[in-house]
Amino acid sequence: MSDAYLALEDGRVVEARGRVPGYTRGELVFTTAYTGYEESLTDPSYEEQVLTFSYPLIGNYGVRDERFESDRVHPRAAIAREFTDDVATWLDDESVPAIDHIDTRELVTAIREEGAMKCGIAVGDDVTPEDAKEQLAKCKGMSEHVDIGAQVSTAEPVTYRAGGDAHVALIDCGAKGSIVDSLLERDADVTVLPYDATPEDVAELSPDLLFISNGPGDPANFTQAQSLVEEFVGEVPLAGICLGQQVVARALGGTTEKMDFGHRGVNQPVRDVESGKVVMTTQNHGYTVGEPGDLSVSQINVNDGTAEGLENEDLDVITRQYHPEAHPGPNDSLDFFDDVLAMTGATEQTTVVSSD
Ligand SMILES: NC(=O)CC[C@H](N)C(=O)O
Repeated sequence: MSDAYLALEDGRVVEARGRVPGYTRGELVFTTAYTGYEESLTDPSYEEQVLTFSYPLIGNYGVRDERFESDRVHPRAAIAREFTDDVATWLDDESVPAIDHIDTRELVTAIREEGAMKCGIAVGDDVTPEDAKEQLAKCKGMSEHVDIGAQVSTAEPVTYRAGGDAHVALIDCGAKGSIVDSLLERDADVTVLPYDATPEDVAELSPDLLFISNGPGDPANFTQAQSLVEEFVGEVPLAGICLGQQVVARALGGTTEKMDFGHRGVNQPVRDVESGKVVMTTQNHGYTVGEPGDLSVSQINVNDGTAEGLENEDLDVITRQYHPEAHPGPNDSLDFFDDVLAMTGATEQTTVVSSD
């Protein structure tokens, strides 16, 4: 245990208990997820962010690597009311600063009222509030991380074979492992390609589906993925999740905008426009689609009306702003993967009720 200070963009410096030492900075966000800390902390979409858990006790069922969504922890730091020793040890092994014994209700209220903000963190035996402020001064805004894709993407293509009829080219903008698993479980072969794959790289695979993954930062910075959508739309069916939806929308004449504090949690209600059915979804995003361009909005967020699903039947495009692959969160929208693979024309996919 050591001293810890958190300096906020609004000028406040908050004292905390240090659990893992270090100096860092990032965009301060919160998740309301009450389970799934192993999955959230390994979700590449949290790159360059500092993740605050609003649920007060994080770590009460241990840390198991089979739950990880990638091979490392992505937030630059983690904040909770109380971390168990298991989680603190894991974060220490990963050299990710962590602080607790802090009023997370007050922190979450500040983020809700003032928006996601820059912060600086200093944790160690002799750290001072000035150390945290120094980190804050060096903190970049999310959009300034122009090459954030390089920090999270595979460097080389990797193919996973399930032996089915469909072959998916998944553009890895920071993909969660559960997206690959959800496709493999439905007998699709998956080739994971780097975030900056060229049209030639994709064409070489002759894929049955081009899938743009989730990922961190501002979708405007994923220009190469956007060009792929522009290149292949109408020729190859297209799907996208989270950042993938944003990139697809931008490529098809739509716009994206930064939200005040975003959606991060496992109980965001989403209504399907046609059926009226509402499902609970997992979310983790700070940007949203404004104008949908050539797409129509098929699903909306019940709380704030933002676009949760986009489609264009003629062009064979379906996207989701939330995470149908769950992990963490509910499995209620796994049928997204059946709908997506149905676009490939491959033999009927088996419906998988749960991926556990
Ligand atoms: N999970 C994601 O793909 C997040 C998308 C994007 N980085 C956002 O914050 O909106």
